[in-house]
Amino acid sequence: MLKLNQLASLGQSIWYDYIRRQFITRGELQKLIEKGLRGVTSNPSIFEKAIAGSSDYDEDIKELIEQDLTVQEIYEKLVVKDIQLAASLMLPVYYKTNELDGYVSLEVSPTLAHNSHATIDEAKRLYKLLERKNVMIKVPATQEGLPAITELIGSGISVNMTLIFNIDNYKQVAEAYLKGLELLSERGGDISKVSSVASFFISRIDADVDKEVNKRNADHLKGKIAIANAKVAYQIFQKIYHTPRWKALEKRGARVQRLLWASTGVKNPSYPDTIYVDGLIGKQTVNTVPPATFNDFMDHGSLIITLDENIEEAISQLEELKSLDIDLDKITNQLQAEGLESFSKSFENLMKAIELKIENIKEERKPFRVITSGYQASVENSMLELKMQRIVERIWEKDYTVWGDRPDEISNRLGWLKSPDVSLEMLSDIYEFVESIRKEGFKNALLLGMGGSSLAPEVFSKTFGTKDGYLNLEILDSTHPEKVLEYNKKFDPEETLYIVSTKSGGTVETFSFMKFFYNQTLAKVGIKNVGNHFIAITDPQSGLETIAKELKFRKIFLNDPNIGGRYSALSLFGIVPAALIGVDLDKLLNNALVMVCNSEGANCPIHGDNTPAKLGVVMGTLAEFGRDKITFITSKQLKYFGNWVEQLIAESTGKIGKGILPVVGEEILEPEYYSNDRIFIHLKFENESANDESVEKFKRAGHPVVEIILKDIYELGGEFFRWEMATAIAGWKLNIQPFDQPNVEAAKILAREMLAEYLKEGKLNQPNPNFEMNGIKVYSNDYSSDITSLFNNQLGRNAEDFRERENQYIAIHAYVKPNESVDKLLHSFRTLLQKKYKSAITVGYGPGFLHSTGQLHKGDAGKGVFIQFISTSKNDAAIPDNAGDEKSTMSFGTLITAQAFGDRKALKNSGRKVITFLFDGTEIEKSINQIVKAFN
Ligand SMILES: O=P(O)(O)OC[C@H]1O[C@](O)(CO)[C@@H](O)[C@@H]1O
Repeated sequence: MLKLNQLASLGQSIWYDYIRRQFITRGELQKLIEKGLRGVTSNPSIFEKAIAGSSDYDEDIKELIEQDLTVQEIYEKLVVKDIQLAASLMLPVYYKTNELDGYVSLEVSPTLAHNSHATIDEAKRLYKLLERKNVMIKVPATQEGLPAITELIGSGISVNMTLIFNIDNYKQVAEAYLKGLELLSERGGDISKVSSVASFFISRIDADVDKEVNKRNADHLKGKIAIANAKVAYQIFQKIYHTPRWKALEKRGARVQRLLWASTGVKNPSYPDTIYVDGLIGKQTVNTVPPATFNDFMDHGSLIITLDENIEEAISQLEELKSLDIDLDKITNQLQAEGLESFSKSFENLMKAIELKIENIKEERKPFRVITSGYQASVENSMLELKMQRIVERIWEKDYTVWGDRPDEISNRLGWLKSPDVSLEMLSDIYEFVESIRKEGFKNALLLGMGGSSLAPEVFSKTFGTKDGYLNLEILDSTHPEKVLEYNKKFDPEETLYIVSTKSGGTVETFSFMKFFYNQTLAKVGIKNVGNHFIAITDPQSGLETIAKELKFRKIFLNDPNIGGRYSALSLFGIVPAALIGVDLDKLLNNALVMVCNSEGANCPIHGDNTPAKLGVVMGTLAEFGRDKITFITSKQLKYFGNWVEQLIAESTGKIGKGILPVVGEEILEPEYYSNDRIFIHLKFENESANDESVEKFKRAGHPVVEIILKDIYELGGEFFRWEMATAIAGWKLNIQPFDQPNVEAAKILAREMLAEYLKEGKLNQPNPNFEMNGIKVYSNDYSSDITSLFNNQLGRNAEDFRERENQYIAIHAYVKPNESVDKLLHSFRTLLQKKYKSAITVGYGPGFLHSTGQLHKGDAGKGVFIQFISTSKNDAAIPDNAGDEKSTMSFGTLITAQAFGDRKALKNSGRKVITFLFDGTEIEKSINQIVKAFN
């Protein structure tokens, strides 16, 4: 028997908490009905994502514009049609189950929730408009909503009472329902023809209660209260529907108002993903599940009655909560108010989204557009392949076989699919923390981290800036001693919060920063206060978690361990730093959710507009044709997004002899300076045209271009997700496992070996240079003894020679203190190289890039040439052996030099060409200038 039918035979019906046009019209809903699905629920937030996140409704909107309707009227037409279509599909279920199931719910506008009359009028109007028997009108269970239920049931309209969190509120809802049946009977109506469910919310209760439980160190109650509360509600349900009053109604054909478990998607990633389905199975109940939970349940959910089990335990858990002074009534009342507010906000956003759609349609604006140039047929074939193999659906089903034969480092790396949802649930906790920080007068936040732990925070800090009254956030990801010392001077520890951010909890750079700044802060504020200046963001049970506890950090944020660094922008790694500078995270994450909806399986890239899938297919397909240098042309303000996406693409795709090279921050030149290995991404804001002309030239020259136009910076929420999904899909196309980084370790091992030798011998064992040039030591793989022959031998005399030597790109690695003037110099050298070799040139600061593009450099097809600039340091800084201890056996200067030469060796070991220049820290600019001149 089908799993859902088995569940139904235990007395529980599964409904689907999701709707959108193509999901209905392209047969997905029908398929689920065939699997035993018994109902559908919607809410303003679901419609917001569906309409804003897809082009499913565009045709209808076009027609409706012609009819001169208002935005509100257009909205209504769209949703009424969806509900009608879904209700028609559900009708056979309605009949087959004798009108028990087969319902589709539509919510009255949440803005009316505090007005009984308005709610009643609106519900009646919608019911009439829908013209279907198997619909339920959803009404929020506010005090004003209670009379509405009585009147609506009394009028023969089926009702789904929603946003119930609280036991007393549930009793009121049940009472209002009984009154409604009595009223209908008095009015001579047929009470057997009316139906109702009481939507009792689950996971949000745990999210809020867990915060309080945490504060009281009562871990055993974590993740328990939502289910305990529901079990108690179920006991009450059973009592109510055994009273003589009920029996009298039942005799006349009345149906019980079933408890419907809502909000049953898991928000805390450390809980089992089907906990709120498995734990709530009982007779005469419904569970409405979001798509992800549906998939999880179908895959491994259990089929055992649990609602009647361990009632005593549930009651004692609730009692214990009371004894801990946690007021569940207060929390649940607050949750209802917040729920209403959030639905009202979604409703407002939905209206804005429709307005924007109308504008876009009228002006024929396309915020995402692919110009494939000569590759249209191949891209279309790949799209078909993607569709036939159900790749997008399988990604959402977390099917590791999309990328490999084994689940290792895939199955436990897909947490990012849920990040926007999970993070939204954590906002109240994060905001509470930020308020405490602001109150205590912290002015600066210095984030200590590498790669995926630092690049998204940098995007937030550089793109959004600091809101008034929030902290100034800067990022330290350079171990160059002068950079470390610069921050030591720039930020007064007394006013600074240090964010130690590392997924693995053991990254050497991050730990070195942490120990250094801990000691500096300790000296300034004393042992009692030092922990107050530090927070950690890390995975559960990491080395950092242990140390942060020992050192009494003021807060430890534990992230979902199923998310890799480069996929962590929308998880705690990105959003905690963003909250500290006052980014409106609700807006950002909701924007990401619109993109989540856009990337769903139901939104087929061929028939729908699944832009992440399209982008991924384009990236993968063109890379197979040798267009594997993805070049970003961005608005100035979006520059740092380029750095984030650079790591995502490079580290995900650059392995097993393949890879897509991201090129960011290149000067835009005339088309003649580019080879046929490029695809351009033009990422800009609307009403901005600075680079339009150049991009047109690239199109005319036959380069494929993807245009992405953002309305405002908050759309970056969606952009993070779009690129994550696209990269995962490009991985599928290229037959690459996008979530591991097999070559990163090589450089780390070699650097560690050098450091071990240093500790033994008291000096770093560096190789011998090939030659010296005015104090600059030059290292190379060949036997050149002057710089001109070196460049000619390694790079080539001109563009043709460069290619003949099987070179495709040059990566400049600068192990120097990053600053503006060095930046300028490096970029002018980059342009010179590009002009001469007509090839992609990238620039990265070491050791930062090792955690970003370093994987690709050693893992790709080996067509890169590497130029290292390494400077010694005027001043060095000691790395304490342990936090709180003066003793030091190594300095930042030693560490960075070991890393540079370690990487040189790793590159050489992988057969890459490497040219290294080592010069004095007092003469960085002079030395780089000299090298550039010699090249010229
Ligand atoms: O967050 P962590 O564990 O410190 O890692 C930082 C970065 O280092 C890498 O593991 C590469 O070394 C990246 O994948 C990651 O983003």
